[in-house]
Amino acid sequence: MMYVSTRGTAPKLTFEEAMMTGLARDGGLYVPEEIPTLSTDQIAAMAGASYEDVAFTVMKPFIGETFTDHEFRNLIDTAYAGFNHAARAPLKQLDNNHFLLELFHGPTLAFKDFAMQLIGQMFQASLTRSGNRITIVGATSGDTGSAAIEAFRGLSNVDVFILYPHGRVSEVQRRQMTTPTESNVHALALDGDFDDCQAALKDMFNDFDFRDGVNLAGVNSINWGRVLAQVVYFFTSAVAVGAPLRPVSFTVPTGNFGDIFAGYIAKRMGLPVDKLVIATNQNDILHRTLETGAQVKEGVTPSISPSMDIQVSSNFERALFEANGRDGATVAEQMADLKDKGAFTISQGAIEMLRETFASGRASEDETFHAITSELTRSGELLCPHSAVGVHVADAHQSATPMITLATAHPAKFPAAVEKATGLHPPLPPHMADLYERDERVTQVPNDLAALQTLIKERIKQ
Ligand SMILES: Cc1ncc(COP(=O)(O)O)c(C=O)c1O
Ligand SMILES: N[C@@H](CCOP(=O)(O)O)C(=O)O
Repeated sequence: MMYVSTRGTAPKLTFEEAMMTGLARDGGLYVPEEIPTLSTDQIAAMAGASYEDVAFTVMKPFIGETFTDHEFRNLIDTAYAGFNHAARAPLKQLDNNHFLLELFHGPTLAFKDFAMQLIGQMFQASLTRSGNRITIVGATSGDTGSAAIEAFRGLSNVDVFILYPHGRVSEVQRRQMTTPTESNVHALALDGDFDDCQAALKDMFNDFDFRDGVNLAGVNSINWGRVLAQVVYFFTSAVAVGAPLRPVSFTVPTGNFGDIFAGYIAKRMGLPVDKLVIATNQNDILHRTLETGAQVKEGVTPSISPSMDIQVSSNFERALFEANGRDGATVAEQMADLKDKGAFTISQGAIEMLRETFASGRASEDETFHAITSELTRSGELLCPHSAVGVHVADAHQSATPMITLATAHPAKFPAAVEKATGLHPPLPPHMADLYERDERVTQVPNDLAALQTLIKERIKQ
């Protein structure tokens, strides 16, 4: 299995090379040259299997010769051993035909742990073989950063720098990133929004002297390995409500489009998915894109679901690549227009293809608060604001097909919003109970590429 860039001109890579490379050298994102499919019998056999069994079946066709079956199975088992729920991704019934997929039972209480814990294992196995040392730089609106730090803290052959938007993540998210004491962890509070953090990260990848000089690696969903690991729970949950015998729809709280793109891959692999519903907060660029056929960037407005405060949605590029018939030149033009003019248009054929697969909706701040309050009454489930955006949008897309909404974070990561909506203060789990007493260590940085690169180079010399 080889991987190709969405912009068409970077070299083809193996799974391991694509995983360790991050952004393609033409600025694009790596995707598999072909998307493997699973048979109906293989999907049916997932009923009653463990999460780890399903993970192996789903991911194995993508990894080529990178790991033997035995190695890969061990990496999967180790990755999920620290999860706080035997099912890893349990499914709760909210009402008759609406289910909630709880993805927050990992160590940092967000869905990012599913991929990041596995990527941590795969990176370590690869680095042990090669003897290389790498510098990970990650951009986060709150959850990727803490999950990455958790997966890579204390490793002697990895430095991990996390750029987060100063003042725009929740206090719990910030403390998760600023309180680890390991010297290979560097939390950087950038003077800007998440889009600025992600743009700086991509600029670092596109500066080949810097990239090669520090041996830059990426653990954002730029990295195909991140998307791949997230495909698994679409299978486990769909099978639990009747797939492959009956179709299922998903609503996915969306920002950088990685999670919902994983759902799209599951569909292409043969999972009977009816609709994939994009749920956005007031930063609704993706909802507007689907409605109008043009992507027009506006400023980011801070919300109570801060992890989705994103306008430049990185993985939408992967969807565009598919919608444009895998024409990398068109994608490269559209991405250049987005960067230079703040907008691009999608052809009629491509937007029709996107609308066949995806639906969309948005939740205002009031609707998000209301969803938290009313879900507590309806099912007793305490939602985080991101999951509440999902539930609000899903309720408007109900049909005879079962709907699964992804609950992407634990409510205890966003106690202020949850308490305002319900009067309840969700407690942190025992392993994080003293989070507020731990000392913080963070460097405030300007939104200036050269200054960031200098800081990173100096830190890794120490
Ligand atoms: C809690 C939470 N929900 C939803 C999202 C959106 O996910 P994606 O960026 O994959 O669309 C994020 C950020 O990625 C998140 O942290
Ligand atoms: N919401 C994310 C933003 C980064 O997304 P990623 O999936 O590309 O890592 C976050 O919480 O950091």
